[in-house]
Amino acid sequence: MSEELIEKSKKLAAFAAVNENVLKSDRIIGVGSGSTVVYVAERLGQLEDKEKFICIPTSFQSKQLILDNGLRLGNVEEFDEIDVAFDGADEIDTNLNLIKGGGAALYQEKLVASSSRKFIVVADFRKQSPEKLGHFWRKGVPIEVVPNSYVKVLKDLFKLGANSATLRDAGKAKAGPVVTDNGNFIIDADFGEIPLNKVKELDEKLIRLVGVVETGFFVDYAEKAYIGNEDGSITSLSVSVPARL
Ligand SMILES: O=C(CO)[C@H](O)[C@H](O)COP(=O)(O)O
Repeated sequence: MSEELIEKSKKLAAFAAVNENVLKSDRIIGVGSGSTVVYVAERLGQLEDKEKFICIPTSFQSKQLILDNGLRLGNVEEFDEIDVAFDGADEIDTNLNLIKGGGAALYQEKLVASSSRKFIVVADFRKQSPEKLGHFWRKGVPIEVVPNSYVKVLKDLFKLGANSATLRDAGKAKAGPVVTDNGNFIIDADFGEIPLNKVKELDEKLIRLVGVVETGFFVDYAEKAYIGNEDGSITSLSVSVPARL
């Protein structure tokens, strides 16, 4: 699978999502994080009337994307009613439930998604599960935790049935764990393939653990997903989700 093909499919999905979902009346736009959203920001930056938009970031990276594309930067404290938000995903199930947080930005991404009237997912073909979450994405569900809770939360996760749970390491760039934009840690917890009707239940158990700030499960957020395919086509999927605003 060539990198070029993957990039092409990300761009296809992102451009189509922006073209079809930014309405004339929209003013406040949420901008997600990751490598697919780079193309969302690029397309937003090409719009003739881009000065009218205020873009709400979901991470440091997303803030840079907004500025680099000549878009106006806002914040979610001032603009807590977002017309439409675009974001990537690590995996998408057939109900459009998502695993997110591969880039450690899940908390702010969820804050923006939950403040948005419409939440649109953009992804390449590798992210679409044939059915359940945990099919292709085997790294585990990212969970943001307060730093001094991580030992306790790791134990709790095994009690809840995790096959594995590990504190995400920063790798070569820094000795020690990944530190999120909020100063927290990330645990990746693998629960195997999660049946469609069990995602919400598991998410509710995780969020109740003391120390957990947010989980990377996005249940009932996305109403549309644009997936760029290998052959240059786009799959667009829709579901109805409860109104948030
Ligand atoms: O949740 C995320 C960051 O926390 C990203 O949206 C997710 O990891 C997808 O990223 P990419 O578009 O690079 O595949």
